[in-house]
Amino acid sequence: MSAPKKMKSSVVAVVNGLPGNMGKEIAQACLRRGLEVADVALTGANMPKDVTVEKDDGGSVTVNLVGPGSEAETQLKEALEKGRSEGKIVVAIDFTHPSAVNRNAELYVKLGLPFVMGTTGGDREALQKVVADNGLFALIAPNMCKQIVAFQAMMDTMASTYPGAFGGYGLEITESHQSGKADTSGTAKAMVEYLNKLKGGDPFDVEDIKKLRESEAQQAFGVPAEALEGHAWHTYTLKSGDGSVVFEFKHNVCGRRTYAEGVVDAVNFLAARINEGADKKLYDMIDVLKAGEMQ
Ligand SMILES: NC(=O)C1=CN([C@@H]2O[C@H](COP(=O)(O)OP(=O)(O)OC[C@H]3O[C@@H](n4cnc5c(N)ncnc54)[C@H](OP(=O)(O)O)[C@@H]3O)[C@@H](O)[C@H]2O)C=CC1
Ligand SMILES: O=C(O)C1=N[C@H](C(=O)O)C[C@H](O)C1
Repeated sequence: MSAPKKMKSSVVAVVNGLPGNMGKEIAQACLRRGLEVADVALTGANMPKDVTVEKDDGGSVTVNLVGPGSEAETQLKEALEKGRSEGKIVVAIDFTHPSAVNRNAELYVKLGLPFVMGTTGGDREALQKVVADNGLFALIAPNMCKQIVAFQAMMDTMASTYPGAFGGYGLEITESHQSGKADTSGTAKAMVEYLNKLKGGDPFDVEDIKKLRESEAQQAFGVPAEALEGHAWHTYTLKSGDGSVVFEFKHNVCGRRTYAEGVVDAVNFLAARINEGADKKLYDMIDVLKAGEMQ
């Protein structure tokens, strides 16, 4: 007789980074797709004491906001213990600020709180190491849009299968994001790794990624006026030494909903691994895509 199938536990998402742009989009996506949103979230300094997230089909959830400081650990611990005592899987979602990446990850590790980290920047090596050294269910990725994840997977495969295929080519990268974005695109930085393998020679330096943050330059790049407050446009250009051959890869996103859907896929993916008793480890979005668990 086969072992009885374990019931799927319900999932509580702690949406850190509320009431930021992604935080709001993600909290709504969680509610839309049947996840519970915890009544507490980490936020930045000088934020209101709470935020109300409207559900698409009416109703709302109010989330208490905890600024950086000693209360953060206590409040997260309480949310984790409460969820677990109710038999639920609690997962932290982090879409905060580059300056908070490492501190927040260390806190999740300390509490044994599984997490999905979409926040870019910070010390990425240290981020990976803290998870690897301590063993935790975690997923880190600079981009959660299914089609961009697939594009990254393709570039990864091309780079490792045909390294040097673009030998002698020059590389230019331009990315445009809303003016409030604090750092260089994490997606563009990830892409540099694959493109450097493809072109060989002197590596392209991420410092040379051209960032557009001013509306005039953004519109000249093609960004529609209505998307200036929320967009992510990327162009990667590979040009042969004599200029006779040009390859151009683009991914242009207006708005943020596509990432929020991917975040819910990532949370469900981690919850499924926890449910099935898999080894605690660090995943990325390519793992979710390969598992066929992106909607
Ligand atoms: N992986 C992906 O698919 C995507 C990743 N991102 C990344 O997500 C991050 C957030 O983006 P976005 O929502 O647009 O940014 P926003 O600035 O709109 O929101 C960030 C929120 O985090 C808060 N915050 C600041 N410091 C902390 C802290 N120490 N702890 C908790 N919260 C804090 C901010 O508060 P305050 O305003 O007070 O600083 C703000 O409310 C960025 O790194 C961005 O690149 C974005 C889209 C997709
Ligand atoms: O800040 C954003 O908006 C985005 N950030 C991510 C990045 O830095 O690559 C992903 C996407 O570009 C949107």
